[in-house]
Amino acid sequence: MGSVVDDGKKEALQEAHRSLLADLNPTVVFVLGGPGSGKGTQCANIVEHFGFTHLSAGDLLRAEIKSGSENGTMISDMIKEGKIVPSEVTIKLLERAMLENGNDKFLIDGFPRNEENRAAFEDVTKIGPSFVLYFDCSEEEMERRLLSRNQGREDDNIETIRKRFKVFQESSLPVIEYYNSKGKVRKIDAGRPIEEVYESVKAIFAPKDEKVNGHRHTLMECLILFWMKWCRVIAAIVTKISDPMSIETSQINCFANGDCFHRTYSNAHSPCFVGVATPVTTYAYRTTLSTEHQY
Ligand SMILES: Nc1ncnc2c1ncn2[C@@H]1O[C@H](COP(=O)(O)OP(=O)(O)OP(=O)(O)O)[C@@H](O)[C@H]1O
Ligand SMILES: O=c1ccn([C@@H]2O[C@H](COP(=O)(O)O)[C@@H](O)[C@H]2O)c(=O)[nH]1
Repeated sequence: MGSVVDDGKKEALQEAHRSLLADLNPTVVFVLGGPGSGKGTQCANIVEHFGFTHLSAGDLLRAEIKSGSENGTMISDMIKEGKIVPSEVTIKLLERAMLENGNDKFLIDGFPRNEENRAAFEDVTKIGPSFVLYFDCSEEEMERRLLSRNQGREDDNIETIRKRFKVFQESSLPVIEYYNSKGKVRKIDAGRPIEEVYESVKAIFAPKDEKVNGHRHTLMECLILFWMKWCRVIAAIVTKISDPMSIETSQINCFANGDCFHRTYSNAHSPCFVGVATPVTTYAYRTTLSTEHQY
């Protein structure tokens, strides 16, 4: 046990860390879902393609046990029983990991696991998640995956797995419901093969700027084509005035049905677009992502 002075120093240091983290104001995405739903697997993909740092609360707790920390035995006992480690312990590990890492974009996997975790994290760190990625998977499928995971985890046995499912249902789902009421949950059907699940995940993380720029770029191309058509028509009219027999009908048709303009736009944005009628053509714009992403 430390002296009062040591405890005072530790608290001051902790406060300094918190203030640094608050200044960093990182982007945080909570990755939630039942045990074995594939959170860790998909986080690895997101890290590779979207520059996030993956922090698994479970991994941090397991590392804490290995480090010989004074909390090691308590954490180990909780994990064996599938119980939730006190918020204070997990939050300190998460804060430390965020500060040590230096990135400003984090996937926090497997936390918050209950309402108390959630409230304490937001209260202490002043950080709220940008959104919650929720992997929805049947217990049957999760059980199958956990029993064949083969990573030597002490809690991947049928008895503890059942306890973990119960804790997820009773304590973790309310957290997802809380964030859903705030419109922050992006739900993924995680019962599919890994690659298919990642396709849905990718659609959520694809930078919005890229999509917007993509639209602008295509629109720009269309406008250029549009004006090129106009130039051709004007040239055709001028030609017709000076020499009435020389005009080719294709010069007019190509412009009149707005073929290129329409084709460029709708090819780039099908299948999900709305059409806006204009005098010359149809102008298409892609709208929202699939409804799968609504909770
Ligand atoms: N979509 C999938 N289809 C089949 N197997 C999968 C899929 N996703 C992950 N797995 C496998 O299932 C096991 C559990 O996956 P993973 O460790 O990613 O789950 P998790 O949600 O992080 O679990 P935990 O919460 O227990 O840490 C792993 O062996 C992984 O390879
Ligand atoms: O925030 C957390 C995260 C995890 N735990 C405990 O660890 C095990 C394993 O977690 P995984 O996410 O499956 O790696 C979990 O069952 C809890 O006992 C925790 O208490 N708090």
